[in-house]
Parts: sequence; structure tokens; C-alpha cells
Amino acid sequence: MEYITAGESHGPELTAIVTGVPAGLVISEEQMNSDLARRQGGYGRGGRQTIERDTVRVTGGLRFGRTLGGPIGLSVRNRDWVNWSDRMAPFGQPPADLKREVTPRPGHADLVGALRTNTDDCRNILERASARETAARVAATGIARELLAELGVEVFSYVVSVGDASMDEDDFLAKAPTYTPLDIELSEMRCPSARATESMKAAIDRARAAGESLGGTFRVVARGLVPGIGSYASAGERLTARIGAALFGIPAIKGVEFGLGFEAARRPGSEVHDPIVLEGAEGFQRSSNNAGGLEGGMTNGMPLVVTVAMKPIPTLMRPLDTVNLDTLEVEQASKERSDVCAVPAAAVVAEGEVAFALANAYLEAFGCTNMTDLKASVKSYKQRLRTMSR
Ligand SMILES: Cc1cc2nc3c(=O)[nH]c(=O)nc-3n(C[C@H](O)[C@H](O)[C@H](O)COP(=O)(O)O)c2cc1C
Ligand SMILES: C=C(O[C@@H]1CC(C(=O)O)=C[C@@H](OP(=O)(O)O)[C@H]1O)C(=O)O
Repeated sequence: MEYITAGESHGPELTAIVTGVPAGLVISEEQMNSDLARRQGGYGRGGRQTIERDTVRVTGGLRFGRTLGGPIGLSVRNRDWVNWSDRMAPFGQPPADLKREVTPRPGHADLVGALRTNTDDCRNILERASARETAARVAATGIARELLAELGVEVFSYVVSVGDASMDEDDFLAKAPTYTPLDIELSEMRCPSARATESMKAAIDRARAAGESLGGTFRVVARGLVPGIGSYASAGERLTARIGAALFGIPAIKGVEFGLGFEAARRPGSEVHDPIVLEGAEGFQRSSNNAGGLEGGMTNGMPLVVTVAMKPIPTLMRPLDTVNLDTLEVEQASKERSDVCAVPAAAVVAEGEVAFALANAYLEAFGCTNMTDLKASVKSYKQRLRTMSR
């Protein structure tokens, strides 16, 4: 499967086209809309989310709630468009009073994008660099979630830290797969710890009051995976590389750790690698999950556990210095309506990206024209694995 999106933050709508989806996959409009709503949420978001009510409109590829096997067209409307239709008009002339964006924000794509594309208006860059685009990604990757769900795979995420406010996890890899999506959704920070949620919210309140912004870390978990998805054989087939690339494709993501991650580099081998055990009907298992579910670029049957770091939001209400593109004088960077912290939202986007990478790996391993054959193929693979552990 592949997806591509089009659309600007304050344009009429965001569009996604998803190709390579097997026929016969049941798609739930409610599920897609609930994921879109989760992406809009989380403590720390800005005024834009009070305007938008993201819902998906399907423009092709589905009939009676099932995929037909052709490209799937999806669109998410920008309700804010009515306030921008003159400044963002696809045709015609700019309004006489158009204010160009000439004070690029450090940390955003503004300056480098303007240099690269030869524009004197950073809006030409920021409109597409904006993470508003991730609404279309959540819709597109929702297809992969549905596919995985039919194969018994569940993908969810939770927030681990915001700034220096963090969950207290004694043995996070052991606990990570035991949380449930319900534990997480009940909290405004999408964090399973009530105490940590309160300290994260307080940190966001302090940042907002100080004209600051915050990043943080979140974890994505996938349960129910069969071992052997992905491959050790070539660089581009390694699931580690593919999931890493998908996560680094999300704006503001600056670090990805699989399992123990950087901590593994500090420990001796005997305290990192996960002993192999044989457990009756379960077959080959691991007594720990420091690898985070991947070995040799493949799933090993344990839950996939990926921890992701997001940098603080670049737009600051107490802005940093920048250089005015017109006058070449030092000025303060532009400040516009912005999120203070979007870690919970980024976590929802990341769930989708991980689901998409995993679903593709399943399709490569088991074939991909229709769901009946795909499910039969996964079932017979599981049966073969059982015979290998008896
Ligand atoms: C869900 C989400 C919401 C974001 N909201 C904002 C925002 O309101 N203001 C802002 O300046 N950056 C925001 N960002 C971050 C910028 O989009 C990102 O920093 C920018 O595109 C530059 O890319 P880079 O950080 O990968 O270098 C958000 C990112 C995500 C994932
Ligand atoms: C619109 C969304 O996020 C936007 C991402 C974003 C950025 O620079 O990345 C800047 C802000 O845009 P605006 O200036 O319109 O408020 C965020 O609100 C969204 O996630 O739906």
C-alpha cells in the first residue's frame, strides 16, 4: 500500500489517496472519525482545534463499507478555510492588503523552505509544512489499522513524558504492552498514569503562561503480531528501518527507540537480549521484551514497543530572534495561533504510521489481492509455526 496527501493547512481541504489496499476490507466510518477526533485532542492544543471538527469524506474505492481493490480517496475539510479563502485562493490575484510572512520562525520550515523554493513569503512554505496535514495521514493510515485489526493486531499509544514531567516506570518494557487503549483514552494527556497526567498538564500550563512550548515522548505498542514479518535480507526490507522512517516522517519527531533503545547501549549483552523459551501452545516466546518486538529487522512475536521523542513546538508566544527577509534586520520571529504541546496528537499520528508500515509488511509476506486469501494465508502460517514448536 502507498498513500499520498495533498492540501494546505488553510486551504479548502486535505486529500489522501491510498493505493494497493486488498479488496473486501471492512472500513468503519466511525472508527476513522474517532481516530481523527483523538488526533485533534490532548491537553495543550491551540485555538485551531476549536474551529475544526475533522471527519472523513470518502471519494472513491469503497462500496457498502468494503474496499473494492482500487485506490481509496479520502478528504478532510478545513473549516478554517472560510477565514482564509482570499489569502489562500488557488486562482486569482493576492488581495491588496496581503501581509507576507517575512519573519521566519526558528525550528519551523519557514526559512529553509523559502530559500529552497525562492519565495519571499514564508506562508508558501508553512501552509504545507504545517502538521495540519497529519489529519489526512490519520485518515489514510486508518485503512491499515482496519486491515491489522482483521488479522488480530492492535496498535495503540500513550504519552510517557512532557518536558521534564514523566511517568514513573520501574520496568517500562514489561509494563508497556499491558496498558489498554481504554486506560489511555480516559486521560486528557493520553497517559495511563493519573499522577503523571496532572504533572504534564501543570507543565503545559506553566509553559503557556511563560510564552513557551513543550515537546515530550510517547510510546507506540502493537500487540498480536506474528513472528517473521519484515526481513533480515536487505536494508530496505528491515522493519526497523521502515518503522523508523515512517516515524521520522512526522513533523517534529527527533528520536525513535525500539525496546530498550539507547539504554541497550549501556548494558552488557546478558542484560539486553531476551531469553528464548518454549511455552506449550504458545510456542516460542521470550521471557523479556528488551528488543521491543523486533530482531533481525523482523517481528519476533512479542509486542512491538517504540518510544518516540518530539521536540517543542517552534511557534513561541515569546519569540526568538530571527532575520526579517525584507529588511535583513534582526527582529522577533512571527507568532501566530499555535499549540503549546502536541505530544498526544503526534502519538495518534504515529500509531497510524506504525500500523501502515506493519500492514505493508503483512501484505508483502502473505499476498495482497483480497482479505479472504490474506486471512487464510496468515492462518496457515500460524498453523505451521505451531508445528515447528512441537
Ligand atoms: C500534531 C502536531 C501539531 C503541531 N502543531 C504545531 C503548532 O501549532 N505550531 C508549530 O509551530 N508547530 C507545530 N508542530 C510542529 C511543526 O509542524 C514542525 O516542527 C515543523 O513542521 C518543522 O518540522 P521539524 O520539526 O521536523 O523540523 C506540530 C507538529 C505535530 C506533529
Ligand atoms: C491545524 C492543526 O495543527 C496546526 C499545526 C501547525 C504547524 O505549524 O505544524 C500550526 C497550527 O496551525 P494554525 O496556525 O492554523 O493554528 C496548528 O493548529 C491540526 O493539527 O489540525
